[in-house]
Amino acid sequence: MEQLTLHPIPRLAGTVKLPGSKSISNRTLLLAAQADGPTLVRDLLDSDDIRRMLEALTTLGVQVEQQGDSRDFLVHGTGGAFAVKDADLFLGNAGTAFRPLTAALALMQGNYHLHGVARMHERPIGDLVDALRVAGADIAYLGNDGFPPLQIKPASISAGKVIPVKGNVSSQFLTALLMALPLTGESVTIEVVGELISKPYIEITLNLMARFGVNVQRDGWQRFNIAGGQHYQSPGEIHVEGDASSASYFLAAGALAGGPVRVEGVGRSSIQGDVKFADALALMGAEISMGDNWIEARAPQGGLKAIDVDLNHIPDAAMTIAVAALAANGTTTIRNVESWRVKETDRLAAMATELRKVGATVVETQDSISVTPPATLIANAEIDTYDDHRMAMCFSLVALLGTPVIINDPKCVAKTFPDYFEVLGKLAAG
Ligand SMILES: O=C(O)C1=C[C@@H](OP(=O)(O)O)[C@@H](O)[C@H](O)C1
Ligand SMILES: C=C(OP(=O)(O)O)C(=O)O
Repeated sequence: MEQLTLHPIPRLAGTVKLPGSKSISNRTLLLAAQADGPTLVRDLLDSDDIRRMLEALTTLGVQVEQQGDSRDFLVHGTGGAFAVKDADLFLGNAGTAFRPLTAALALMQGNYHLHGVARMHERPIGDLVDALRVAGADIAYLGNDGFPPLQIKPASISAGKVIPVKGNVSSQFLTALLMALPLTGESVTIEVVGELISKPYIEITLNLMARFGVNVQRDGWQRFNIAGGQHYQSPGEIHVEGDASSASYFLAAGALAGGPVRVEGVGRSSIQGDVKFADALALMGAEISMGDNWIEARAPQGGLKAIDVDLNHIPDAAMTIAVAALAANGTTTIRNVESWRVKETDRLAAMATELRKVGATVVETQDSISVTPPATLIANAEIDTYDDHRMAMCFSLVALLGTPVIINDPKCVAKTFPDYFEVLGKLAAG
């Protein structure tokens, strides 16, 4: 197994240009593929999750042309129907590819086999399949009930009714339905059953759908009405913002190791909920400033404060707070993050185990984690990353606390940020 030793980085300051947003990249590719006319997608993220979506769309007969060596891609819209009606799609561990493609393909009148890595086959999809079945979809589980792999078959779809979907396991199910159901051309209402988690991701979905010409009327977070007769239309060109979750590691770095660290590519005008990570960091005492397209963080005079917060709205960036908590003056508690248990790994268990390796006292409940830092961090802890990019990126912050740390299997960052450690290294070198 590959290991990366990170030496202490006592002071860090500088500017990072962020890679593109994963959530925006994969939504935009799928919407562009279903639109009338070509869309030039600019600054697409270059990472495993996006590659899975690009491969799937190409297999489905969508023409996608990279513009030279750039991250600009011309997607030739299909008007809503993919030409290929029989396909085997490997979707890795990309939730933003698997869930939306399941919904889109369930309406496509074809035979599609959707599968991923072993962990993807442990990540739930039953709530989405149940909702699609109400619309008439024919979807079979090939392994365990409620989980990928899936086999989709042609079916007579009638969306013109109320489609219920549970919202308490993943918001990606609602996102998938919202993006796919306009393809039926019928009026449809989606009703969220129970609590909806990760709400800001629905804002990203609605925002991008609107840019492609489909408007959704909503009543709070409970009912979403899509009027019939709407089609996705290319906006011509669309720019992918920087990734706000990726920004969290650098902003935390600024708050831990002096700063200022500035990230470019997200700011006040971002459509990503994870920009609210800056608020959580500010609550810990970090000095934050923000422009339309940048955010900057620096360490406070007297060190970081422990906080007790509900971070259901920023589940990905919340992990960064759990590690930043190692520098706080007491016990930090992160609440309402049960969804961590069904992501790339069981993130509550993984975070607790690895934080203890550096000496923290950790209390884990079904949906929360409390972290109390030790008087002195344990040097050279070997951090397991569980094939979870965020575990690797989060624990790099230990080096910013002046303590050497060893990251096992560092290449797992490829899911969303393949050159993360190079970018961090350059920033550290000044
Ligand atoms: O819709 C999206 O782009 C995402 C939604 C969130 O998932 P959940 O809704 O499952 O929390 C988030 O964790 C994931 O990384 C991306
Ligand atoms: C949960 C994540 O990914 P996915 O899109 O696969 O759900 C993540 O990137 O933290």
